[in-house]
Amino acid sequence: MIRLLASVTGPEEAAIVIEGGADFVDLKDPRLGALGAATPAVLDATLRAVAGRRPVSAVAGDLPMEPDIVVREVTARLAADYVKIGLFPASREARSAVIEALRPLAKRTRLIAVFFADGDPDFALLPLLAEAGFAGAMIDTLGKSSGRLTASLSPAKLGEFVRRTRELGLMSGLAGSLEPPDVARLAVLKPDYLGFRGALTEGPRDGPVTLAAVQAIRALIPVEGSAGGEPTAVGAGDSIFVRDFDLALEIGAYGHERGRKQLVRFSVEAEIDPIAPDARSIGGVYSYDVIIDAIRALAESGHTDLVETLALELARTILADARVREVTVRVEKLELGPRSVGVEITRRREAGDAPRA
Ligand SMILES: O=C[C@H](O)COP(=O)(O)O
Repeated sequence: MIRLLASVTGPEEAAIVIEGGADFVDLKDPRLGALGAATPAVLDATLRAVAGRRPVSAVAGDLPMEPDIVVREVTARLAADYVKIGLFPASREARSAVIEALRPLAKRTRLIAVFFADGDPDFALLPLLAEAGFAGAMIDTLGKSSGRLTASLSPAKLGEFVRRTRELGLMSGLAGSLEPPDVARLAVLKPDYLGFRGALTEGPRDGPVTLAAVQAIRALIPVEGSAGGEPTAVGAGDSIFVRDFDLALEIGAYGHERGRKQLVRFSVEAEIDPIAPDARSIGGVYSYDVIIDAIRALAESGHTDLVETLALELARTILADARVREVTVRVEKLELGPRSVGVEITRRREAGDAPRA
């Protein structure tokens, strides 16, 4: 299940996000930066107001990577259920020293390390976090006006982060100026939670959180079972497509095709459950963005010998969404002499087939 983490400034906003369906109340002062910290007094007031109805996380602040300072700020917030600590730009040694210094505190509350997509994230530190007793790791963005999470890290890289954290037994979260259309694209990666602030406020990120905005985001996050339900079997489906998407990637079984990239064209046409007559927002539809992300992820996955392998893998990924009934995938190599050579396959979910979890 993907949970919703909502960043709030104190007790009043905590009440709003709980009413709107947030799973985690995340306390911060957005005026002070990406991980601007609320004071311990505001944390106490928020904990009292939330009264155990939701876990409360507190951020430690936009801090230099100096162990004494970070330990002091985390210690001041140990009453929270989780404390989020940013791994700000610094050398691997400096960040490792901070993680090491937090080891004793990891026994006293749950610590979450925050990597910044636009702040030199060093994912080689993930095993150290697990070993030091951290509860989880998430990715956020540092520059809140310099683009969304996916502007700095591709969905394929984010998916790799989620996989790696899960393997290490860490909870995983994704955040960073996320907007409503990002939800479906990131939900495919199955992080433990998605985090929001800017999308929940009226106006700028440090403006007030609104109930309507929280509810709108809540409605977009798939609930348990909805992505894994049976496809609707009645009536003709609608169609969604991505045509002639050209990407350079490593492909080919011959020696001369190794160690270099060549242009490959992808076209996908999928039969989906009929689009609801009242569909007005991204939450109600299966987005072509999800198909584009799947193609990009394939292109980033390293050398593949056969176009057939790419086509099968893409068809499998697209059919993993319960709303897709059938998919036709065409993969063409564009640099081998004829205008194009390739394959086209069609795969359909058999009645009763559950989509992959
Ligand atoms: O922890 C999550 C952050 O508060 C996300 O904030 P943002 O959506 O404004 O980038």
